[in-house]
Amino acid sequence: MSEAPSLNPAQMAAVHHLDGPCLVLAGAGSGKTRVITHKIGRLLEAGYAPGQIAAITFTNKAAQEMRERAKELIGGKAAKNLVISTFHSLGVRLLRAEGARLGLKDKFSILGGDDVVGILKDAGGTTDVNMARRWQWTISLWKNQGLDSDQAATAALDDDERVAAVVMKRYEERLAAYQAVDFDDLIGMPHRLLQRDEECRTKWQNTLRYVLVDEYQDTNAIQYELLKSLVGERAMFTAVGDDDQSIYGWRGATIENLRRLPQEYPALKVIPLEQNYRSTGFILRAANCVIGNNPKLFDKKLWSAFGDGDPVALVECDNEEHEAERAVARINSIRSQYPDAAYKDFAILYRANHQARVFEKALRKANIPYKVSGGQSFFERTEIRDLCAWLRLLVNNDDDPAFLRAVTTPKRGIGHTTLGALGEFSGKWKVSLFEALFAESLGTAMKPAAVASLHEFGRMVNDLEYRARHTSGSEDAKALLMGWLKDIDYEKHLYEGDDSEKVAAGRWSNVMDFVDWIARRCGGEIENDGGMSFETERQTVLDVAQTISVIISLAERSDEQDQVTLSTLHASKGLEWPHVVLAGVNEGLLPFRSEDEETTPQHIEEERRLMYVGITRARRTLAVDVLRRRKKGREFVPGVPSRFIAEMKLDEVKEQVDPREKLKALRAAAAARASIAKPEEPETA
Ligand SMILES: Nc1ncnc2c1ncn2[C@@H]1O[C@H](COP(=O)(O)OP(=O)(O)OP(=O)(O)O)[C@@H](O)[C@H]1O
Ligand SMILES: [Mg+2]
Repeated sequence: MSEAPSLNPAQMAAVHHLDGPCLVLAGAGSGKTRVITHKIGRLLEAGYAPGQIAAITFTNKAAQEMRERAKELIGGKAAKNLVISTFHSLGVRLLRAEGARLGLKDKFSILGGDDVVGILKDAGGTTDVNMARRWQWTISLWKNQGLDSDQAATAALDDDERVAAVVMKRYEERLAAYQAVDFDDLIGMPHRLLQRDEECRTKWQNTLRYVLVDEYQDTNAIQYELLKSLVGERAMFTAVGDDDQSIYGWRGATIENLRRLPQEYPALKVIPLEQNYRSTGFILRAANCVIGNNPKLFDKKLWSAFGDGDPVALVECDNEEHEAERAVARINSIRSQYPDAAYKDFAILYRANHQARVFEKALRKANIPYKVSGGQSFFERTEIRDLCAWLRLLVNNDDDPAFLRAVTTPKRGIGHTTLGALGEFSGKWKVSLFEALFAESLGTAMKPAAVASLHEFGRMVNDLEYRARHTSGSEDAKALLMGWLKDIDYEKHLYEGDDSEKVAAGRWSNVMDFVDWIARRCGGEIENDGGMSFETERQTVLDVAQTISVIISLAERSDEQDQVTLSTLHASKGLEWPHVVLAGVNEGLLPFRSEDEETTPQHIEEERRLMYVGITRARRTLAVDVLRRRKKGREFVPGVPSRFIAEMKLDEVKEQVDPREKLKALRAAAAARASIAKPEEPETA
């Protein structure tokens, strides 16, 4: 959607306030993000260089979108040098530039969730993956409060936490030895560095001279501190946020940050925005009604100049499958009602990832293109990522994260002591882990047996690389890949892991899919998106591996097409669609209730904010699904409508329909129907 350059007076005031800190505190759809993009333009006018402006968003997708919007406003060339990134990617930038001050080598590895769990299992001396996950959680919360392992040991509240603190210490030692960092370190390490190294701090304060932060309500304590160090005494920043949309409390985000801001920056100019430009009246009123049930932290108003629009539809469904069918029917019917509606104008939002599956199936059956955002795509599955790590290593021997994953998956008797020593060695000589492995002096750093295991691994990789380079054609490729899987004993690895036999079998079948897919590509058969295949030239296994490496890095970006979005409510934050379906608005699902945790008022309040976020994603139509029965494990249980349904006060809302509006809507719908009933005109280029 292209953006008209207009701003209302309050937005204008926020954009033009350049001489001190500024906070825009306002409800959903009031144009906070728009203020940020326009303010970038204003800062450039005022003489800031693009590289001096940093805009921080919450997700990569939001960063991408902001860059696009900025491009439209100020042109591609200026937009290129802007620092538009998430907190994490800003952290990577800082660490890449300054890692040496922290003893990191240039090419440190960034470990994702699975990798971390693996190391934690090792550090805690357990094979229990759930235990490792719990540690991961606890450690992450500590890190997000800025605690190191010693401080965590003091802060630990019970025996479980004390154990977690011990594991944390070992975990940190391993990361340091591997020259690796986890996601939390991407914020924590730059923060510590800026805090204690004045020269470095001054340097960055002079580099990033103006900082803008979107979705400020979801920053956590350590992100706050990082910001504080970055902006320094000059305090040239603009933060925008909405306390009613704070939905990451469970991950350590704190609304406290909103309260602290005026206290710590007395010069802070707080600007409210009150007009909502996103949603029609019924939708906005339902949202306001729901959030009105939460305690008010800040007084905010939100109104819309749009008419009432379509009433919110309450969709009662027999069960999940029925729900998915009704969603498909709804998409089709809206598309006939609004002839300009494209698939990308629709989103189906849900509380928990597993809810996506039935929708996926129904959409597939109906031939409606869709994408799952914020969920697990094929390439993110553990088993596929395992194999991709090997393929990436073949393509680029210097890919250290790939090396670490491949060398330990499946386990080959190369433990953390060996890898730690290898990491240190590679750091010292500034070579990749793979290169370090063949260094003559490696023997001085570790035992001969360890050197021998590493060499064996290295030879295996080299050998595989050689064969991959010279093998093409689907049959040969398949033979090569199957041989390799046998060599590394991958099937056994799956069955002997922590998963149940059934899960392991599912994983192995995904692996077979993956092998077939690579083999077909090697045979010159390439599938396009419609599931059709066509022939091209034969490729070597290494060529295909190369393509896969690229696909993995692009996986996040393939969303330009006309597709329905399936997304979790959390991942939908900040985004908007003309037509939204909120799935499964039942007690237990939304508000979500886990079996083993008590429901606290705070929890319900956070779930209510999530509901508010969901409702306010919709621009023109909103459907809210309620299940009469829902699946719980393998059984069906009666579905209880969510308390949030009553809170939307839909009946009252319906009564408020202005008869003239209704007539207008009916006329428009009739006209729309008439216009699509006409024979289609051929498209003219
Ligand atoms: N002054 C304006 N005139 C016209 N349209 C506007 C104006 N301000 C914002 N909009 C439009 O309203 C919609 C919502 O704006 P935006 O996404 O910036 O809101 P937001 O406050 O960031 O919402 P959220 O809280 O959900 O992140 C967008 O489509 C935006 O282009
Ligand atoms: Mg926004």
